[in-house]
Amino acid sequence: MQAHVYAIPMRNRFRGITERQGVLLRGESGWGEFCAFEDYTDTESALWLDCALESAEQDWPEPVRDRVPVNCTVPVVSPERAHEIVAASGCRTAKVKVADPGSPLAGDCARVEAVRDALGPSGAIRVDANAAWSVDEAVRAISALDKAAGGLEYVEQPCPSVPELAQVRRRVDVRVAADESIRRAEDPLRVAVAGAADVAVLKVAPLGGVRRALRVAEACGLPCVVSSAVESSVGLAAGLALAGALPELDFACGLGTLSLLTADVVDQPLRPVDGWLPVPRRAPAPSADLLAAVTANPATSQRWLTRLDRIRALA
Ligand SMILES: O=C(O)CCC(=O)C1=CC=C[C@@H](O)[C@@H]1C(=O)O
Ligand SMILES: [Mg+2]
Repeated sequence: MQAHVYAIPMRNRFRGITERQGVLLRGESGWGEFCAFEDYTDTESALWLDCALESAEQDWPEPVRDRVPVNCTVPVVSPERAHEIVAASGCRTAKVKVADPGSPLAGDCARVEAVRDALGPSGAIRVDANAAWSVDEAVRAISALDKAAGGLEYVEQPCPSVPELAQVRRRVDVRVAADESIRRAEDPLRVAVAGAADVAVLKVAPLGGVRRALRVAEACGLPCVVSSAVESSVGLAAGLALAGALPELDFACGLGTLSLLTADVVDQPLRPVDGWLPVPRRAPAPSADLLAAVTANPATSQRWLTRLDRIRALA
């Protein structure tokens, strides 16, 4: 199976990285993307590989819609930069990263206020704390951010565990979304987030592909949002296939993340238009010259291919 390792600089530091790396795989029926973050274990990363192989070797389930609404994603940037990102996105929903070690609550509130100013009163604002707070910190921060936002749509993973999400949910008037509690669970099919969260965030790669993620959606019994893992357009297509096949889709999806990357590998990048993205029937094929422009250096390529071989050997 053809494997191309890419390394694409990011516009801003996001999730602790400034360069997105991964492997594009060419299979029987097309292309897939394996790009498990490097803090994922080989066992967890095997699910990301399953997702890439599903994309490269099978058809995805039939979609029930041909386009999905997407939110724009605001990293830990200045209020001015946050305003620019949202105003340029054309999206009506914005997700703001908060609770980063380098960003005190006052800075998060200023960023959220700038996002509200850019969206206007009718837009939706959600925040993502990536499990950074204790229950008491979460209650205090969510109250401040809800005020700064003029109302939050939801807060994503305020605390690490499901019981803590449930405690926060009882003490705030903002919806709670579960993300890491689902995608890093021992068995995502058994995570009892109902009662602890109002929304389930699904990432197609860590959940093992479109078919398995659809089963997780059904098992968790909550409204779902599909969110990316900051893939190239090849991997984003799988997220869009999941969002396209969900029976219900009540919220904008976090699939507008190509703007976080300084380059892509396909001629028609999956960039939102007026806050919408199409549901593709298969992953777009990388173009040779764009792939050449982002090919990783030999050491990085070797590291990813060795990782891939280790994970394949687990199967
Ligand atoms: O949901 C979005 O708007 C974009 C994707 C996104 O926020 C994330 C992608 C990958 C890892 C995380 O840092 C983060 C998340 O937790 O949802
Ligand atoms: Mg999240």
